Amino acid sequence: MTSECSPRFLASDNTSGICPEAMEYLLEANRCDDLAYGNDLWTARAADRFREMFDYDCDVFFVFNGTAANSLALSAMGRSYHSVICHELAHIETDECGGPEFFSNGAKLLTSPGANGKLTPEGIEALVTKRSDIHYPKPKVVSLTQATEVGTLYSREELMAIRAIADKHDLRLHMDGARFANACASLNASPAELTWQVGVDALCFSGTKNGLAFGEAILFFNRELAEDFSYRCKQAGQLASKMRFVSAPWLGLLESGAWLTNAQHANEMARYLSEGLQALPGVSLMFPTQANSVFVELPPHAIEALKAKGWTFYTFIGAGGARFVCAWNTTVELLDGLLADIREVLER
Ligand SMILES: Cc1ncc(COP(=O)(O)O)c(C=O)c1O
Ligand SMILES: C[C@H](O)[C@H](N)C(=O)O
Repeated sequence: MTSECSPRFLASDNTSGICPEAMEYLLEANRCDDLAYGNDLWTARAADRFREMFDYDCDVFFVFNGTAANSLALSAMGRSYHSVICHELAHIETDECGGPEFFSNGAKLLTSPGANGKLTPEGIEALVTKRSDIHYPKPKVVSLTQATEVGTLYSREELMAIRAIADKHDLRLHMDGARFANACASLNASPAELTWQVGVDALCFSGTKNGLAFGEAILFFNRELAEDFSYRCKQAGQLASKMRFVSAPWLGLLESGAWLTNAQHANEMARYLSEGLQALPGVSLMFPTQANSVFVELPPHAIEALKAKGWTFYTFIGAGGARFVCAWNTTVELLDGLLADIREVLER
């Protein structure tokens, strides 16, 4: 059964398909049987490749999706009576349906404001020093998202300043790397420069948004936090019996370099869209376009008209507005069609 593709998906990089490099490795992993539950050779190779890529002997785990990755990683970084400091727009706060709190058996998220979706050292310290009594859930983890939920980036300097505050207050540092590849691409920084070298203890690295069907890698640079973590995954239903079908596509991304080129392309498409939108009368960006998503305010009639034309995009992310997300397979033709339709509906 083949149906015509609806070419108008810009709601999320989650709507893209599997990139060729990942598909090639998936099919290769399907050629022969292999051991289950992560004991296969593909999983071992993928984990080693991550250690080579990050230039660090980190622990590596694979789970199905980002909510599981964040929730389980955070549950390993603090105890139920602790709190996790995150930005008020953080995905773990807004879009994980209480997963982090559930899997940590009650750790509380303490949210902090910050321009452009980013935590600040001052905002973190304000929450840490707000109270010290026994009734306050003791801050133990800082969770930041790189690239952020509103498509902005933390510089290395900003990450190091957050690490300094974390050191001052004995806090651990979690990075939601749903779009980590986009951050590396945009900042022209190595994975090491944006993680362990700036004191990140654990990274949740999304493959789903980078060209996989599913599959997130959890990297523990602070290996003490990874003790018994595989049991957490199993208990949460996140230990894939046919793990090779998660890890082999990941290996395809890493060995081919597509993890980076996919992100570079997505970022380039977002820049193209961003420039095109800013050229339209009365259209302004809500946030600087630094990764693969573009946020603009559009009048309600325009949003309705665009959706009636078949365009899909979210209006509930971050501080509202319309979010357009570019992926590894986004094309200029698609974006030109969107820009033409936006121009047309705005002129109505
Ligand atoms: C910033 C961020 N973190 C985490 C996730 C969680 O991913 P999932 O939807 O796979 O649970 C997403 C979803 O796309 C996301 O945008
Ligand atoms: C919004 C949804 O949760 C998903 N994280 C996305 O960015 O598309």
